[in-house]
Amino acid sequence: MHQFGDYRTYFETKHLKQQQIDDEYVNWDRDRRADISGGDIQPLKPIFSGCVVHVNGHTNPSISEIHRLIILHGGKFISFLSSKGSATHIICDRLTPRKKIEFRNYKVVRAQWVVDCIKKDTLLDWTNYRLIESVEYGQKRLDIGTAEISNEEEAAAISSDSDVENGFLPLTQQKEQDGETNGLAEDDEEVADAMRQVSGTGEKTVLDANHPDFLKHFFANSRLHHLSMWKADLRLKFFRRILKMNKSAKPKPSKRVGENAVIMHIDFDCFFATASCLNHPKLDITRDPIVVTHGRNSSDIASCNYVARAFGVKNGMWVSEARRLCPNIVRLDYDFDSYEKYSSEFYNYLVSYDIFDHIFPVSIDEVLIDATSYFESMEGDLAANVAKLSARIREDVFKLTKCTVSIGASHNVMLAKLSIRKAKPDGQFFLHDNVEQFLDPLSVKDLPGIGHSITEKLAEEIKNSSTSDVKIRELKELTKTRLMSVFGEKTGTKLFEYARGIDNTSLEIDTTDPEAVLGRKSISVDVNFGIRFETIAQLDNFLIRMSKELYSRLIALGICGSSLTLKLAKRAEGAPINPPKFLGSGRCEYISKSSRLGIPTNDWGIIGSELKAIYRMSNVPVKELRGISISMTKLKDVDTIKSSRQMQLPFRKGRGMITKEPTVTREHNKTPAPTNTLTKEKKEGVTSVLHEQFGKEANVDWEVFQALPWDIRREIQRELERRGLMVKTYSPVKAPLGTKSYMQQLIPTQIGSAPKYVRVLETITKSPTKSPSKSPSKRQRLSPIAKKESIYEDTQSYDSSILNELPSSVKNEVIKDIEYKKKIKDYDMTSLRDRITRKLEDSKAQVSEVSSEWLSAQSTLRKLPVFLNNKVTSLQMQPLLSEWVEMSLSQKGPHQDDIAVFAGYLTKLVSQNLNIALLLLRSFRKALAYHQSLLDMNSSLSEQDRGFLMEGIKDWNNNLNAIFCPIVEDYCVANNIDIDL
Ligand SMILES: Nc1ccn([C@H]2C[C@H](O)[C@@H](COP(=O)(O)OP(=O)(O)OP(=O)(O)O)O2)c(=O)n1
Ligand SMILES: [Mg+2]
Ligand SMILES: [Mg+2]
Repeated sequence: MHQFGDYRTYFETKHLKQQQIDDEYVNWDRDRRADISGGDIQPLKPIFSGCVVHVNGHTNPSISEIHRLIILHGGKFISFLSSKGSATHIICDRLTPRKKIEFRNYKVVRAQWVVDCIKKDTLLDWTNYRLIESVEYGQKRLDIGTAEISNEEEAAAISSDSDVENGFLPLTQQKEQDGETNGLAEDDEEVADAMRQVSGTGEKTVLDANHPDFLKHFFANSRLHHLSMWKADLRLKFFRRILKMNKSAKPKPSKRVGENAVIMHIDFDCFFATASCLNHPKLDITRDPIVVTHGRNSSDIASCNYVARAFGVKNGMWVSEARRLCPNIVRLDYDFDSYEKYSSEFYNYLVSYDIFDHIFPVSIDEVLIDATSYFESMEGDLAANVAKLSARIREDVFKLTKCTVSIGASHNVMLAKLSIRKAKPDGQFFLHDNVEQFLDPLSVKDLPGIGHSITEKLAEEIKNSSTSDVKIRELKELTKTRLMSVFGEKTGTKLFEYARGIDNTSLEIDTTDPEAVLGRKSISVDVNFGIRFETIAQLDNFLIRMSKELYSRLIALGICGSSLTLKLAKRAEGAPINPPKFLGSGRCEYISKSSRLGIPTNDWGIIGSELKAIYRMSNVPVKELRGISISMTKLKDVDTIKSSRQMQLPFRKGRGMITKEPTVTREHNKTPAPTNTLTKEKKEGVTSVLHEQFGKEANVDWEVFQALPWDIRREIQRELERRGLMVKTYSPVKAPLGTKSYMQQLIPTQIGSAPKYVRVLETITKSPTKSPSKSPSKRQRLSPIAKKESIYEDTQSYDSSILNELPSSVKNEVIKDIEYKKKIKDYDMTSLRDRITRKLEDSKAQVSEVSSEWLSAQSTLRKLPVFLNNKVTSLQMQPLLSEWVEMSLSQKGPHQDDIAVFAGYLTKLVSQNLNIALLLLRSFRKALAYHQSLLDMNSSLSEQDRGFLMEGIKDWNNNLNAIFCPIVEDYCVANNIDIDL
């Protein structure tokens, strides 16, 4: 058993050894450069002097390259963080929740910092490259909380980024804009009504957030939830159809503006009211005053028909107010199924009407259409043609749905949106000449997207009063410069242009951008009712349930996100503990905090852990919570992520297989293509380059291929097939009986750092620049300075024929380099390593068994398979735990997905069976101690190898202490249980 003291001594010795190796390398490098330049060298500037650098995770450049750069420029490199403060900087490109907690007191900086410092030959301010934002480094934890709490403004900003853009405001937000501040609450009363359950005693009880079924009921009854889910859903379905259509159809003309353009805005008249009314044959939408609401009095009206509007009733008004204005008003219920049905029929009709340049779905009941080409191709009077098509569409939609739509048409989106107001209800209007006369008498607030705050500011600007209405005629008197100075560049320009009837909004959609496709920047789960917690464990449970809800929405939409925001509504100071609306949110303050996850995910385990971590920084007592909203931003399409991940494979080292095309073009210009030109293409559009390459033959030297051991050949063949590169001349490679795997003899320095076939593929890939007269580019590729590869990396990728062509001085230099690398690389193959390798291979097979629920975007070979199998009992888990630890050591510790899965598992387990949870944690400790002693006893391990494996153990210990133990501890604290972990 190893005490902590030993561990520490171990690290100290380790650091010293590392230091010696590094010093040796620096000296060697100096000598080498002196040799080349004939003795006269400029010493490298010690820009990193005083910096002690540690690298965590995959970085670009790689860890070993950073290591080299740092030590050559006067800094120190440490492989382990033995104690706090042992490193001055942590270089890290991806911040996982775990790392965020672990490194919160460090200067965590992106790898690019190192590169840029060297480029500029000076120590640049690290804060411009920081990864953990807005944390006061070096401060105590308490301060972090206050530093990160933002104000209500930020909270409002979050809620506004989803729906507002398309003019589809949830009613609550509309009211807030109208100056009615009712906080986060939406339809408290309605939801509460619906969630009142009859308990066994015959009494009505309301489900609160602690009930396991709370979310299910809450969302089943929330109108806003339906609306927002729906909108996302419909758009997605619709966009996917458009995408399909676009693939087969002729290219669509891009952006149309100006006189010739014809944009049509089509919108259902009082959509919900009309659709709901169709379920009631006795009612007539053109005769009876009708509203659609959820509750009775204090519910707002989702839609009212035009008969009701004649009495002064409006969408968004309270039912009680509507009843006062129109005592005979008829209240109807929502009928989401019908709405969805009519809406899809409407969309399908438009899509199948294959004449439009662009169709842009705005909301469930409206679209914008660019019909420019269609009208351009028509003979005769434009106005008559527009009128004809409009009438036709209205007639067809009515036949299909029995609902009326109105159509406004004009030369741009803004004018089309204004025109439809003239058309409603059940009409059409084409605004094409006399635009100025049309616009001048309108109020600025009539302009689409111009809200109260802008009009008020404008009134102050023009009339020095905040109440009077400003007409567009008056707006035109303000110069563009003045508008821009008052409203900022974007809004100022927009106002200036709108006043003159100009709008350059395009209806073209980037179908590969999920934000454009979804029409929103975030996917969120908001709960503003029933939030009452006593303990942190209850809240944790609820956060996990919310994460699962978010997860299911993300899955349904096929997207992932890499930024997470937790918004908390906290009972405002002085507000009653129980607001008038039972279990409502009452008057609240808002606190919101975002966190970057580093990579896109939809995994609820990761989301849940992150939310818990964010909450713990918020300083809001659980008892004060009245509303919780979680949202995911920086959205990405799962399919796009998957394909780009696969496609990036050949580019790992800028020496991929796809080198033919660029070379060909270059030859034309008589310039040899440097092998790393791919890096540029990677940035500019890997996907398209790769698409072109699919189906072509792989650029593989088949002679070398044939000489390879069978298992490598098989793997390469599979990989080529997977990439769609033809290998049909070769029958599938099979294992000869009784043959030992070559992989057991050849193991890359860092197992798991890159798929081994990538390495081997690179070795056998023909070099495109074999011409003998181009030695400078060869040198560039071979020299360890110019080459962006590490000193520890494989030497096999050198092509010996190129080596032989080099002038002897350069050749010697290269050979020296290779030998040095070999010296560092050569180590004994130990039995432990062998076992780990085999485990790694086995784990590949098991990955396919992992339930798809867990397959988040970043899932790799390193998925933890065993814990997901329900058949495994907790006691059987102990040896499996040990195995998991062992398996993950070769990857420097557990994969973050696995941690999230295990954390989720532990959270569940802890409330079901605390003893087993404790047993598991203790088994973890034992397993770690066991593996550490194995490492210590194994004298045949090379220092580098040992260091590598020790880093894995370290990572495990960190996870145990920072994530797993707190889950159990929190539960115990919340439940007053005394434990000793
Ligand atoms: N904040 C909102 C906005 C809209 N809706 C629903 C009810 C509407 O019937 C439907 C369409 O919204 P519209 O703004 O198009 O309103 P209507 O179709 O009801 O009326 P109009 O004839 O003015 O388009 O969406 C809602 O419930 N809450
Ligand atoms: Mg409508
Ligand atoms: Mg509408």
